[in-house]
Amino acid sequence: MVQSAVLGFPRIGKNRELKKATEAYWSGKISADELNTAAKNLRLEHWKLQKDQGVDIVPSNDFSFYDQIMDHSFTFNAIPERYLKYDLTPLDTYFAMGRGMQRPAADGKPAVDVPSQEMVKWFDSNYHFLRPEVSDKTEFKLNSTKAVDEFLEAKQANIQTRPVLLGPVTFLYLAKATKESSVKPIDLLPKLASAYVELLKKLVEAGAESVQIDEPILALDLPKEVLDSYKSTYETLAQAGAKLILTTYFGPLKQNIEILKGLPVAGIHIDVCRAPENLDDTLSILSDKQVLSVGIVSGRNIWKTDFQKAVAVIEKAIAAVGSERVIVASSSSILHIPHSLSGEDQLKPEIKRWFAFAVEKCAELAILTKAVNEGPASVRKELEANAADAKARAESPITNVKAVRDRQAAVTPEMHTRATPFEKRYSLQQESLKLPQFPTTTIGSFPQTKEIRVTRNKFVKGLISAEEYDAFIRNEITDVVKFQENIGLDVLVHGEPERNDMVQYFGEKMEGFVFTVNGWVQSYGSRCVRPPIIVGDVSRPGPMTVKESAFAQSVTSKPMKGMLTAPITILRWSFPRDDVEESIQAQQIALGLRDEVLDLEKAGVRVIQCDEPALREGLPLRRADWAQYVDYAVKAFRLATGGVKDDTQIHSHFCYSDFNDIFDAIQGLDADVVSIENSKSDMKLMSVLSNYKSCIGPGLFDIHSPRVPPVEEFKERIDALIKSVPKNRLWINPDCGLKTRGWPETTADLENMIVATRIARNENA
Ligand SMILES: CN1c2c(nc(N)[nH]c2=O)NC[C@@H]1CNc1ccc(C(=O)N[C@@H](CCC(=O)N[C@@H](CCC(=O)N[C@@H](CCC(=O)O)C(=O)O)C(=O)O)C(=O)O)cc1
Ligand SMILES: N[C@@H](CCS)C(=O)O
Ligand SMILES: [Zn+2]
Repeated sequence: MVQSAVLGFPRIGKNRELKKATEAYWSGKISADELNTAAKNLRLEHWKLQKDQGVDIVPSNDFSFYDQIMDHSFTFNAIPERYLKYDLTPLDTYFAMGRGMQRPAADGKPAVDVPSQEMVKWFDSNYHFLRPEVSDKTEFKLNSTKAVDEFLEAKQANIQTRPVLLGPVTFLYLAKATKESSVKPIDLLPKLASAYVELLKKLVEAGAESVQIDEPILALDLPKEVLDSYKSTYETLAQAGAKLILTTYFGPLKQNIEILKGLPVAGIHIDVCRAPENLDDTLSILSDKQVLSVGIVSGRNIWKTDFQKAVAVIEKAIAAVGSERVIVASSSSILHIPHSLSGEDQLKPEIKRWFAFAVEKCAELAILTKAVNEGPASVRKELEANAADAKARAESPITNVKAVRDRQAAVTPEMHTRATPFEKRYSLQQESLKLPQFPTTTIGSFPQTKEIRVTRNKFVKGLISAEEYDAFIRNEITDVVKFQENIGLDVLVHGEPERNDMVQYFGEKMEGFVFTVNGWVQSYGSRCVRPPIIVGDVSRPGPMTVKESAFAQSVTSKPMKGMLTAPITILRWSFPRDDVEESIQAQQIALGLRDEVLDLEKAGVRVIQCDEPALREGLPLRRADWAQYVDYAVKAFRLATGGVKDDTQIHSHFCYSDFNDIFDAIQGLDADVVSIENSKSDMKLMSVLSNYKSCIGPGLFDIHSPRVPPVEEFKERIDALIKSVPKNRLWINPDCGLKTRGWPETTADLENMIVATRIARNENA
């Protein structure tokens, strides 16, 4: 019999229970015991939920208090020394690794001041993980039995689960060595593999029938030494006697398939949503005992699975290896999609029927499995409904809007190019803006306080009028502008108080998107987003940000920066359509933004920032596919911004530090000023900065952490930057927006940043 499997379930909870409990713990409102109880309840609820939908193999150890990758650092004792010197509890040590910790000495306990680990994007998704960190001193050993404990917890509730582990090769490939250490992470594989064996043995003893071991890097172009390491590593793991299902996802295995041949694992999981060719490739190397797990229900999007096509793929696998050796699975963990569609009653029924969220994806897996086990007649009603939904979507008028397509057809190459080269237009901008050396600015958002969120919530629920809400927002903007004037920033922002999210906000203003009320997806730690869904051709019916930016400019004589989210970021942080090329969707969004940029300019806004932080994560996982992506991504940005006058200054912003891969694309955007995350990356940007030909503001402090760097630390960073960036091109700013921070640390951070800038100006005048 074919079995169904989920590779990982969203852990945040239908109503973000996990977010609420962890944040309550951090603010001292609940105890560690209460937090653990909340987590335990959620785990149980999620296991039961998946079982109730009919899933055969449900995962355990997919739960995490902060990040599942950091859980592995903790489990295998890859805990940098800086977190161990404060005698914190294990739970607080763990949270300090995730979010840093800064607290004064109190009650006989010493002061704590430690930054978090580096946070990076999980492949091409909007999920962030904490990059594992190893050094010459790292001693891998079993520091936690979380995976075993959670397996037993489920077992006690009579639920047999399949524990999920991140594979050791992926763990070390994604790891970095601490600055002062000479170790090459991948060289530590033999030592790490021994610790894995210890854990696997414990799982077998506890009764685990199989273990899912994730090696997603197999969807990347990998160096030979990494590929070669699989054989010996998995031979070591085999000593534990666990039945391992080696799990790959997010793309085609291509030539990496070779290393899977003969690997001592009980089964292989492949993603056939992203890469249908994985099926034939894997069948060609599968041994006659190994199980094939076919990832046919997408863990990355919210579209209903096409049952007819899916059944055909599963039948092909069954024909090749027999039904006892086939598992029907989600393509990847379904962490990346919202919990459930129930309660999304504001969605028009004719559109809602196109979607499946996590709970509905579980039901899809059960239906598909029944279809192949018991025959299509056993699920005829479901198959017919699925076909009818797909037909209705294909025929919907919103998927092809003539006015939008006509405008796209009229786009010319000139629309992508500014009239004058950077050098010349930047001096015109300087004449008009009159900015000092090392201009200071922020990235856009200021703290989204409880008061802002609650007021917006009242407005959304109709408890206050649009006039009251507008007045509240104007007040917030005025306060933020005055704050920036007082503190001495040079280019101001309005603070984005009117925005629930930098992508959702724009989606709500454009045609072609729909929204959820509770479709939360975890982004990092306790932070979530509600990605809008692109259902049809996109257009901008009217101004989206002009009212707020023009108002903000009217209350100050300093330059006000208009703030937009750029096309690729809107596209990638939404759920895009799967029936139209992403390049077409990006161009539609770009045309809407172009109108917005020109309207901002008309309203007297002379500096306009278009944030493109998702540009890097959008890079296809395989280099061979990069050029085509970069071409349309860069064109979309240039189409959005290319129509402005010479003295209108275009900024862009990127919150990642892997500048190398994307350097040419960022240069190609032809922005006048870019800000880029830098503070947590050991200033690794340095080597490339000197080659950048426009202005650049490498981030000076980490906005994900409440920790405030002292003035000297800021000054050291500025001094280091001056060595790489020409002095007339360096801007001073944080890593990213300040929306997640509170006012006290925001004030202290910016004060210290500005004091350090003034010292640097005096020294470099
Ligand atoms: C820059 N980043 C972003 C990414 N993706 C996005 N789509 N947006 C981003 O900004 N990816 C990369 C990074 C990730 N960073 C972040 C940073 C911050 C958050 C975040 O703060 N998320 C918030 C939710 C934001 C939101 O939608 N706010 C709404 C709803 C607020 C709310 O919870 N309201 C309550 C009622 C009020 C209350 O009692 O507080 C409710 O609905 O129950 C709004 O402001 O209107 C978070 O809290 O997680 C995410 C990614
Ligand atoms: N303007 C946005 C960019 C975040 S990437 C902000 O400041 O929050
Ligand atoms: Zn950012």
